Amino acid sequence: MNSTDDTAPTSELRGLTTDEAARRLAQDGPNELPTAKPRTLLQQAWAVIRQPMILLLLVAGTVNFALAEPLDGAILMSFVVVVIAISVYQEHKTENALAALRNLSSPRALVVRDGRQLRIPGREVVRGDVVLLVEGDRVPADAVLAEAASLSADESALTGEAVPVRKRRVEGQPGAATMGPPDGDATPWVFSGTLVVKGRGVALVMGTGSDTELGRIGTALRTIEEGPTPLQREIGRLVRIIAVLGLLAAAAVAVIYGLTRGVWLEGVLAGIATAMAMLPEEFPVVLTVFLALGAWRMSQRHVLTRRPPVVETLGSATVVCVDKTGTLTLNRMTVREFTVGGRTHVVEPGVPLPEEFHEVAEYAVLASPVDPFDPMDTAFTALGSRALAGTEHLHPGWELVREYPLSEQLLALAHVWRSPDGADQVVAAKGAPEAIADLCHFDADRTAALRREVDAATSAGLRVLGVARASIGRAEALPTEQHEFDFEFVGLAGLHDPVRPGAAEAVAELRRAGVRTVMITGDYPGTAIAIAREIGLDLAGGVITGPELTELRDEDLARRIRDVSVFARMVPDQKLRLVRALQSDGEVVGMTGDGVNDAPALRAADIGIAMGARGTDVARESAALVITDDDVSSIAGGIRKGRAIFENLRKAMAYIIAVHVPIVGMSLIPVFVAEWPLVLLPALIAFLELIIDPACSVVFEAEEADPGIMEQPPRGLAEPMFGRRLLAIAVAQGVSMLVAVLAVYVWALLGDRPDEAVRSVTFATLVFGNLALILVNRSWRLPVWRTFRERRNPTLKWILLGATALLALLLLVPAFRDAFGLGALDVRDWVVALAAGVGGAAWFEVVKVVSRPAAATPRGP
Ligand SMILES: Nc1ncnc2c1ncn2[C@@H]1O[C@H](COP(=O)(O)OP(=O)(O)OP(=O)(O)O)[C@@H](O)[C@H]1O
Repeated sequence: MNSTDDTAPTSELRGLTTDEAARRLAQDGPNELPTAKPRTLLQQAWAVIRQPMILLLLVAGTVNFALAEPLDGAILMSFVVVVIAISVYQEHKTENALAALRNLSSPRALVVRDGRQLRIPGREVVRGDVVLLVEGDRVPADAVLAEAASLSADESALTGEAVPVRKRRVEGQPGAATMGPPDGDATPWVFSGTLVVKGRGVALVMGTGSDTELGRIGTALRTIEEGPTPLQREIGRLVRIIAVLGLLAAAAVAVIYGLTRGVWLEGVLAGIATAMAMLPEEFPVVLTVFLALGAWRMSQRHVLTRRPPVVETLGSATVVCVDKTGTLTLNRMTVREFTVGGRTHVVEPGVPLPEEFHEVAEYAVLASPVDPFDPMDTAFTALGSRALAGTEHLHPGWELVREYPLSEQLLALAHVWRSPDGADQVVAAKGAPEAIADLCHFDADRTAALRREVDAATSAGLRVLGVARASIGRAEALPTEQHEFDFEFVGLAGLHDPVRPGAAEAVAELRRAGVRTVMITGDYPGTAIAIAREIGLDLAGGVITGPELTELRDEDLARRIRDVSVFARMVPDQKLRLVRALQSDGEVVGMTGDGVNDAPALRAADIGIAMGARGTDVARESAALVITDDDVSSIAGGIRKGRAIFENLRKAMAYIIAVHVPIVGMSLIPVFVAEWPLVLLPALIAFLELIIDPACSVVFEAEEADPGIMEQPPRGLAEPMFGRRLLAIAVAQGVSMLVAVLAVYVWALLGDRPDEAVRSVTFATLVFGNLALILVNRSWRLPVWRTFRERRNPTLKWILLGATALLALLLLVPAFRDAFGLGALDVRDWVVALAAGVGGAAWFEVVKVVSRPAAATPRGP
């Protein structure tokens, strides 16, 4: 903070110590507003009890009591308890994952602790903290401004007034100041939840959490938007259709049973069993759990999802537009070379800077802040203190009188300095070479010569800046614009910014996945091309620069944008136009951004991606994704994970459909033949429906991504989750399983076994078939034996063991057998059940092998 337009040095603002901050945090509590109270256990349980499945269980239990079957009634009622426990646990897990995400994506604050700048979560800010505010920040707490440079804030969150208000620094000691109300122009207070739209400042925190204006109003800012996603809508529709069919079938079963066998209460029970078998309550549960856990898994890999639907959209991305600096490169600049008067000096460690290059280094340093933040400025000050040490070219005693900031119209900035003894004030400017040439009023020849020098330097990927100087009398008034100084060209500086390790691989991986990477940069075209070449971007279509884009008509842009992958000298406002042009060409666009001006493009993109490490709060709030390490590889990783989550969801859904067919079949078919015993009494259905298959669905959540997942083209945005192929395979698997189970049932009937034994062996076949369906559906490409060898899935063995153990418990312990209406099995029965269960699914293994070559292309799990 060196500008003096309305600031004063405040060396006393050294911030709190870490210990003191921790003490205050413990005393005052975290800096957040009390959000809606979490639901109590009772409320959660009540929400579960109202679900149709539980109502069915309760009715079935009551009917059993009416039939004087208290044991059956008690079993059904105990299922209610089990289901509530499972649901509450699942909700808890989902909530935790979402809360962790909210916490990670909440605004950060830059504070001074122990005399050093530190970025911390907004909720850890305490009273007495010194906060640094820059354009794009959300103010983390109510605070008094100790410094303010052209600062204005949007306080509409508090006042409803959309016009930003100016801010000034407080008179006297900030520590002695008190807060005032959030209205009026040029006040020295900033308020929690408001937005810095311009300038920067240093503020002393006066109040946090509910002790802020925002807290008093009591409105928490929304951080994560919610609403049904396209997938939720699709599944909701499916669930409604199946539910209606289920209820019709249930009514039909009850009536037919009652008419054919004359026992109406039993008929009601059979109807309830059918309804329970058909109610598709797992679909929404699986969807919620998969998306929430998926978002949490992505956060482990530096990808935060701020909006749940984005997990679905990710797999459909066809173009990602990324910023060059910091995303494709490391944003770690070092000065590589200087060019003065046609001669170039390559800067090397240990080699002294020749005298003739001292001036360009001197002015580059003077055109950088004393405490630089920008990596470019840091590179110059670092070089200056090394190469100019001991010369008369460093000026620690000079006073900075005025800063002229960089703007979209002029990519150059200037600093005006006053020395204690000098007669004139010194002006130093640096910026884009064209801008500096403009400031120095170059004619066409000199501009062309400069361009040649710049081209030579940028061809190696260097970022090239021009440096200029001017002077102005001490008594003269400073002009309002940089143009009015009489600038003289000093030289060029070339900065090196290494390409991120892994950037080229990420671009290649995206290309294989059918996703084109487009580079957008504010840098010079030459630099952009060199970096594009290094990371393997497609250069066949050439480069479009910002000024060219302004001239281009929409139709021409739409045509050229298909092959142009490098956009140079772009200003943030132009990103929106690119997003629109790509979208009108049918692309699904991911767009990165970090600044305030990027917000509209981030919102317009199908996937707005904010850069978490250097991005502003505004960018983060406008984005659907936040990449916490700013790395392009994480974007590729996010797309890979998004696809994997979608594939796993499909596998889980296919499995759920498949497994319901035999359950529904076995609860229906015996009803039609009066002599046949019912197999799936309500308690057994509850056992299968409520414990086994939800647990099994979880296996798919933990399934690893298919290695070929990034070799396939993006999934169309409109492509439904339940495509025809998925439905066909799922139904075919279900029907074949039903045939196997039915075969065992008929075999047992023909053997003149007691009803209980028939039920047992049929039920065992169903459970084994269920497990077989999980195994074959883990991959629609790899045979089962390879999935075991090539995939790790920690939950799988617990499910296999758990389901088998439960089955053994039911069938081997006489008390359980009696309770569930089951009979004893001999070894032959077990073998038959196992063989039929496995056999009912095994054909799909053959399909995998036979359709091998074709299986590389279709987009099934
Ligand atoms: N601190 C600075 N000093 C001098 N010139 C600057 C400074 N910052 C930016 N510029 C000039 O403005 C140009 C555009 O900068 P801008 O910040 O838009 O690009 P960037 O965001 O750094 O790069 P990218 O768009 O690749 O992420 C730079 O190429 C440079 O010429």
